[in-house]
Amino acid sequence: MHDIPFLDLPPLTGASGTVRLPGSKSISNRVLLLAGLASGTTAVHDLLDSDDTRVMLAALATLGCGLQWQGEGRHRVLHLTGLGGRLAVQEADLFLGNAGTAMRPLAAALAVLAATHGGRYTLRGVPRMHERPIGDLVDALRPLGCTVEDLGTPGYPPLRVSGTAGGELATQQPIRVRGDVSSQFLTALLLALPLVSAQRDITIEVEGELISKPYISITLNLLQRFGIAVRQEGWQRFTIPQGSAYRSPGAVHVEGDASSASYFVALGAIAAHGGAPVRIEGVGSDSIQGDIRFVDAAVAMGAQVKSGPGWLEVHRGRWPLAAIDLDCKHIPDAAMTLAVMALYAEGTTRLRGIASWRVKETDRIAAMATELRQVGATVVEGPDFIEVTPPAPGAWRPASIRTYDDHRMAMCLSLAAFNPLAPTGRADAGCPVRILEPRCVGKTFPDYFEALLALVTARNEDIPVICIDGPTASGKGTLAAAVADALGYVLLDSGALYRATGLAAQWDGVADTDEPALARLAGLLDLRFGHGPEGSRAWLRGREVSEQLRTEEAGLRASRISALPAVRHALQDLQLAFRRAPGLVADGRDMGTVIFPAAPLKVYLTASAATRATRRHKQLISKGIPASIDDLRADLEARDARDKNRAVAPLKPAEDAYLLDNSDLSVEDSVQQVLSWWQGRRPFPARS
Ligand SMILES: Nc1ncnc2c1ncn2[C@@H]1O[C@H](COP(=O)(O)OP(=O)(O)OP(=O)(O)O)[C@@H](O)[C@H]1O
Ligand SMILES: Nc1ccn([C@@H]2O[C@H](COP(=O)(O)O)[C@@H](O)[C@H]2O)c(=O)n1
Repeated sequence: MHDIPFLDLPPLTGASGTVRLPGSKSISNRVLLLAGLASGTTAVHDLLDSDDTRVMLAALATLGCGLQWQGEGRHRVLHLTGLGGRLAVQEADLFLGNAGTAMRPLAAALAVLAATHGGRYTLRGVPRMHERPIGDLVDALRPLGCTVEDLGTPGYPPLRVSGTAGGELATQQPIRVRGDVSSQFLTALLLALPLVSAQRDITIEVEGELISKPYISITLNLLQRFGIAVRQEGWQRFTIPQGSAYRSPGAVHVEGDASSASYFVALGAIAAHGGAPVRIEGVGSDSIQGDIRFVDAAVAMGAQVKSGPGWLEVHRGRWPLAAIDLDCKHIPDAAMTLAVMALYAEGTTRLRGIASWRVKETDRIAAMATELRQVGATVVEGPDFIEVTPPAPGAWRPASIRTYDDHRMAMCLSLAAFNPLAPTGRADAGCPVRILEPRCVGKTFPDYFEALLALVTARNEDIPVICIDGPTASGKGTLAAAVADALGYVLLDSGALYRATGLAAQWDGVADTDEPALARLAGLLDLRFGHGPEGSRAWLRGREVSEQLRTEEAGLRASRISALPAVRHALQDLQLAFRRAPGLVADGRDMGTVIFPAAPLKVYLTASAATRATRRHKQLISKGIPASIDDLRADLEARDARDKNRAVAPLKPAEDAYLLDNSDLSVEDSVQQVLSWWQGRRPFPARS
């Protein structure tokens, strides 16, 4: 999860590999509410874990549902015990973030339950949620006898629904609801009204042309699984049969999110040109989600797609892509991805029927137009359409992309980083893209950027490297880790490779002077890095060695064997392999002079020997390891001397390195200094 102010994507050149999609947001939140209202316990498999589902789960827990988790990671299962149609608490204040799929159905369900069983429930969200309309739903609920108070602007959340026990709802006449602003109002009524259908059939009539019909199909499909067989007359009339009651189906599997699949279908269409496809698992030809029809639009633009139950495989077909003119009412969310694919099309792409974009997480038509212009596209927008013409040759620009706290803006616009795929020789090849506030993807796809970065390739020279070299205990490791964290970059602690080689030699009884044997060990080093609750961890040959690697003894052995040319040579490729998108921060002694001599930023970090010895002393004492400052100072000076005077790759500042003496600087000051130097090297224009 990239909880950082921005993520810089280098110009990307290709993509292949497999992505496993997170569960569908639309299905997850509907299943949670249905299971919460039903009697019995439902085992929910493959539930999406995201901001929107977390607010729904928190609301259900507050209302008295039982939530129990079993298993780990992808095998985690939620056992949700429902309320059986009766609320366990009479009052609640529910925070629903920016989740329309939680706000609308919960408002309807709580309104009808409060009106019949009594209670008082407040529903609120983030400021943007308070700008997203709910008036059409409220207008459908009030004539039934539901009490719904506007706590802010009429027609928008926050709301309070209340009532006294024993109330009856006026459900004799068809209930009318508008369908042309958001289909979520109809979904909300379809999910809520089975709770009060004991006496008679309840009919809902849709006013205006219903948009996003596939989402209603998902609602009807899931209602069926929970025991409610709605009778449907076209898209205008829906009848909930008398005596309907929610029953848990026992277990439900949430399929992968088809809207999220759109980014990877587009990725395949744009960038899978090397033989291997982009394979998408979790959604496929058997999907019940309307956004699966995005695949047809992608094919029309040139994608080559194969599919089966639960999977899709996508290659680049036609290139450049073909421009299209499409009514997107049936795929409102995934259609955003087409707007970005249009950057790679020949001609102008026109997407129509997208008025609903204006009332989503942000005004998506305005936002999309503004951000596509940042990369150099020509964009025309109207009340319910957008037209995108790709940048002219030479007109692609490095862009800093705003994301408007909208997950789809962040995910779509990340695909603008493929501009180097333009025919070679064009001056526009190679613009990086900065995604501002990338954490917003947490709404539906918390690991989106990790998933994307695992599939993409970039030219080596386009992947930025920041080198931090310097003497022992100058704070290189601390600084490098903090800079890597701040930028979302990969981290290379090159000293750990020498330390691990020394440890492997100790385990195998190889002498510190046996250069060929040490080089063999270095070349076959089975070393893995990861993260634990206490920071970065390391495993050598499957054994955790994090603490062992950090001992003074390991440092001294590393210092001795690192003077051997064959050992240094054997570790070179391993170090180069750390250079992966989106970028690398590497710390050591020769990062800027030998391993990454063309790195765009090099820092030579120093501090006085006295300061360094004191810091190392503190570090060891805090871990309960006894040490003497004088001995430590003598050791580190001996290591410095050996590192500086060895024949190969001696420790010295690169000619183009910034010198940073942090003797009197805090860690945070040093980090800010390096980030500010880095910012000065980046090509992104400031945004007002
Ligand atoms: N600017 C700073 N101010 C105060 N303490 C610092 C600063 N930078 C690092 N330290 C502290 O100094 C100690 C040594 O830092 P660190 O382990 O990062 O150094 P290093 O250069 O990577 O060492 P080595 O060369 O042995 O790997 C740590 O306890 C760290 O918290
Ligand atoms: N690029 C590097 C990194 C380290 N070394 C040697 O390894 C010793 C341990 O390194 P730490 O940074 O983990 O302390 C160090 O003293 C160097 O001799 C190196 O040569 N090149």
